[in-house]
Amino acid sequence: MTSPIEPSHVRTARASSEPILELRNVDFCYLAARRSAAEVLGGSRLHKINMIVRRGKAHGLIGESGSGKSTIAKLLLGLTAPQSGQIFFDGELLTPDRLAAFRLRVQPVFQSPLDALDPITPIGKQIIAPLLVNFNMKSSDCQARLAAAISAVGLSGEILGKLPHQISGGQAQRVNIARALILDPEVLICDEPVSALDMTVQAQILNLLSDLRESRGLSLLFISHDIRSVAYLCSEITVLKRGSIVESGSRDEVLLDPKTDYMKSLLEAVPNSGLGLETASPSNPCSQPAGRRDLPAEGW
Ligand SMILES: Nc1ncnc2c1ncn2[C@@H]1O[C@H](COP(=O)(O)OP(=O)(O)OP(=O)(O)O)[C@@H](O)[C@H]1O
Repeated sequence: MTSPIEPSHVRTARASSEPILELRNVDFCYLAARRSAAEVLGGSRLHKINMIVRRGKAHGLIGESGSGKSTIAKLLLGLTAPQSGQIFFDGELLTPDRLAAFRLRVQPVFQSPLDALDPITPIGKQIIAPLLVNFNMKSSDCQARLAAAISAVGLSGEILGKLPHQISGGQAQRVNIARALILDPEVLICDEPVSALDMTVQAQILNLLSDLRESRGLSLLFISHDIRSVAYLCSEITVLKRGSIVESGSRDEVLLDPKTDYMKSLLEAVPNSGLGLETASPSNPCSQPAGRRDLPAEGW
C-alpha cells in the first residue's frame, strides 16, 4: 500500500518560497495557567502573531526563555488551536477536518533525542511506526522506505536492531529525523533540535538539516537559543519577546541591522561576539561551531 502523500521529488520541482505555513493574527493563552490578568500579560500569552514559513526555506524563531517559541511550535503542529486568528497550510485554512492530513505533512523534531524514543523498542520499529499507525502498512512493506530514511540521515542498517540506550545522542537525533522523514513530510518543526548535543554533533545535525532542506525541498521552522545556529541555517528570522513578535525579516535585516534594544541585547550575548556573517569559514572557529560548512550563498 502506498501513501497518498505527494513525493518529495515532485514537491521540489514546484515553485519554492511561497508560504507553506502561516500564522495570521494568532492569539493564544494557556487558560489553565491563567491565575491573573497580570500573569497572562507577563508571558503565557501569544499576541497577534503573524509569521510565514516559506516552502523550501528555513525560518528561525528566537527569543528568551518563556517568550512563547514552543507554543508557536505546538500551534504549527496542530497540537493546540489558537483562541483567535488563523493558521494556513499550503494556502488553505487549517480546519478541524483537515487536521489529520495536515499532521502527516508537518512533522516535529524535539530537543531531547533520547527522551523522544521508546526505551524498549528497537530503533527500526520506531522509525516505521508512523507508517504502521497512519497507513496500516505491514512491517515487511516498509523496508524500502526504512532504508531510504536511514540513508537520508546518514545512518547504517546496523542501528535498526539496537535499543535507544545503545546509541549516542547524535545518532538518536538522526533516528528522530528519520522517523519524521518516513512520512515524507513537507515541513519539519524543529524545537531546539541541537541544544542537547555537544558542539561537534550540533554541527553535524545542522548540516544534515541544511542538506535535507536543499535536497528534498523541505521547509523548516528552526527554534533555537543559539543565534549562531539560526544564522547558519535560516534565511528568515522571527524574534519573540513575551509572546509578541518584536522583529522579523531576512537574516541580514534581523542580525546585521537589529531595530530593537531587545534584539541588540540578544546579539550582544552571543559568545565571542561573532555570528560569522561576513567572515565565516571552517578555519575561523570563533565564527561558527566546529565542522560547520561555510554559510550558504543564498540570501547574502
Ligand atoms: N502547558 C502549559 N500550561 C500553562 N502554561 C504554559 C504551558 N506551556 C508553557 N506555558 C507558559 O507559556 C509561556 C511560553 O512558554 P513556551 O514554552 O512557549 O516558551 P519558550 O520560548 O519555548 O521557552 P523555552 O525557550 O524556555 O523553551 C511560559 O510562560 C510558560 O511558562
